[in-house]
Amino acid sequence: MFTSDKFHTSQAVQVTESQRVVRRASTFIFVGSMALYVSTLIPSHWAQKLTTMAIATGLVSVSLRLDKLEESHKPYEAIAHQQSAASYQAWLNYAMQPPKKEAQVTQEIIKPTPTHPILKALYGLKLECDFVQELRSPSFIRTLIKPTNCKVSQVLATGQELQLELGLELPPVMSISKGAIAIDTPRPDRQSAKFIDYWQKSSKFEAAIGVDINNKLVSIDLSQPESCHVLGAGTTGSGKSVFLQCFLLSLLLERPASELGLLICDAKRVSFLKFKDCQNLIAPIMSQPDEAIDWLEQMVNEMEKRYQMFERLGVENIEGFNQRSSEKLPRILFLFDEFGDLWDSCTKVQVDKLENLIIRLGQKARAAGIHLVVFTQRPKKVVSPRLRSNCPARVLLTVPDSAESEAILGNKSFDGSQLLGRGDLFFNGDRLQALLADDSDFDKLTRGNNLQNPAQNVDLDNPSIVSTLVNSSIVVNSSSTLSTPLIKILEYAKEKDCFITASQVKSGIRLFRDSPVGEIRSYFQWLADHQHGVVRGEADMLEFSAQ
Ligand SMILES: Nc1ncnc2c1ncn2[C@@H]1O[C@H](COP(=O)(O)OP(=O)(O)OP(=O)(O)O)[C@@H](O)[C@H]1O
Repeated sequence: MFTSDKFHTSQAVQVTESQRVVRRASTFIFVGSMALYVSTLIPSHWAQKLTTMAIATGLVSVSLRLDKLEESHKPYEAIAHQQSAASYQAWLNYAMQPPKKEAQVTQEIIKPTPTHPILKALYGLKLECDFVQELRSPSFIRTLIKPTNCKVSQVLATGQELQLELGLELPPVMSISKGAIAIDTPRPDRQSAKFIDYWQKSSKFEAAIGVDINNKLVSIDLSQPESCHVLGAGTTGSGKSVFLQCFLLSLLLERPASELGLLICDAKRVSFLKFKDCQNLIAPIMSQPDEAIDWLEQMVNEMEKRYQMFERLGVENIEGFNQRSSEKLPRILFLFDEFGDLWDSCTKVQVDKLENLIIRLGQKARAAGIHLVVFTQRPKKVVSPRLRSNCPARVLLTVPDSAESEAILGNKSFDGSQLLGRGDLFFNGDRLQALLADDSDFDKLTRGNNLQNPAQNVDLDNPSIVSTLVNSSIVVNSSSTLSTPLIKILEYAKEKDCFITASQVKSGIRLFRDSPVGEIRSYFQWLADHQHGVVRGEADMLEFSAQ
């Protein structure tokens, strides 16, 4: 049975149709009667025929339509009996409206606007993402998100919009990390990573690089092929000098010269003053091309000499040699800071020499325990593909543009111009904060160990102490400048007003152990000539007293 609110759309259509039929029927009847009346006025035989035909057609149509109307009205008559007039009228009003399309039954899920500033900024760009995690490094905050209604590439392309929306000085650094998009924004409360909080003594030759997003110190082991030589770049203010100081400090602390010797070439001259008294230093800090080339040549000779020693003992590398032999060879680290400046002050011949010697060491010196660290402000100019391919560990601090980054990394994987400076760096696909060692850290950490002036504790009657303090297998030729350790010992002699014999030097200092007495004499003579003391005696009875 029908009820007023259950009437079907098709029935509503029938009612509108019936009304239309009634309207048309009355029109036809009116037109028919008019035509009949006109036909009585017109005498034409044809006009009468035509009019009669029209009337007949109209009347047939009317009767057909009325039949149809009668049929279609049947159910509504029944309804009319059953329903009250009011509800029928209500339904009729509804039914008279033009038929509507079926309403779509999709349920719209309305998400609230995200509150996280990054998600909100992306939402404003119609990119919806889910929050995954937030991590904090000392210098930046890493927000991990996952796109829900958009592609990863769309989010990665929003650097400048995010910079604008978040009011940042630089576009945020974006990458893929842990199956999510990582967006790094600077910490408003930037912290430094204090050297003393992270450094730990290691038996390996580990050098500190920086602190990662999980607050862990990342270091490299110089004995490993993938990190035996280091290439790095950083413009002024990037924190390059601080980085290199901490790098050295982490290697040298509590490590005697018998384990690690150090050579530093700093074209700027002032960045490594804290190390000038370090007993690991094999030669005074150099700054000139001829000094650097001279020492590079000596390192190449040392490397060749060591390979001969390895061959004799049937070992492959320094680790094997030190295990088998009673004589231990120290590793040697040769550090170049401001390599570009050094390069600029070289003649054409010196440039070729410098590059060839460095590449030769880069290719072969790892097994011999000789390591290179080469840093520059402008890598594009001085880092050739050959040099780069021989320095497997790459450290990128802030550089002016992507071309400088590419010169260090060898690819476009990261643009160092996005970094924040002050020790924010890129290493091995990761973003790290370099350590910061201040003067008090240096004092605290170096108290009683190898950065103190060794001459104060030298007892020249005890050759083993001298040997421990100045233990190096480097043979210095007489044209070289005097080594810092020897000067220290002579200063000690001066302080104590005592004589040092050539044999004491020979037995105590490996540096001179292979040297003929005549050569030692030439060092003594050099000191005397420079008014550091007097030389007495002959041959192995040679004595020197500091003035
Ligand atoms: N790891 C760090 N943590 C905190 N602050 C740092 C760090 N490294 C550098 N800085 C800050 O940045 C300043 C510049 O650092 P640094 O002298 O190492 O720069 P640089 O790259 O060597 O530049 P320049 O060649 O002009 O000396 C430092 O004085 C220090 O205030």
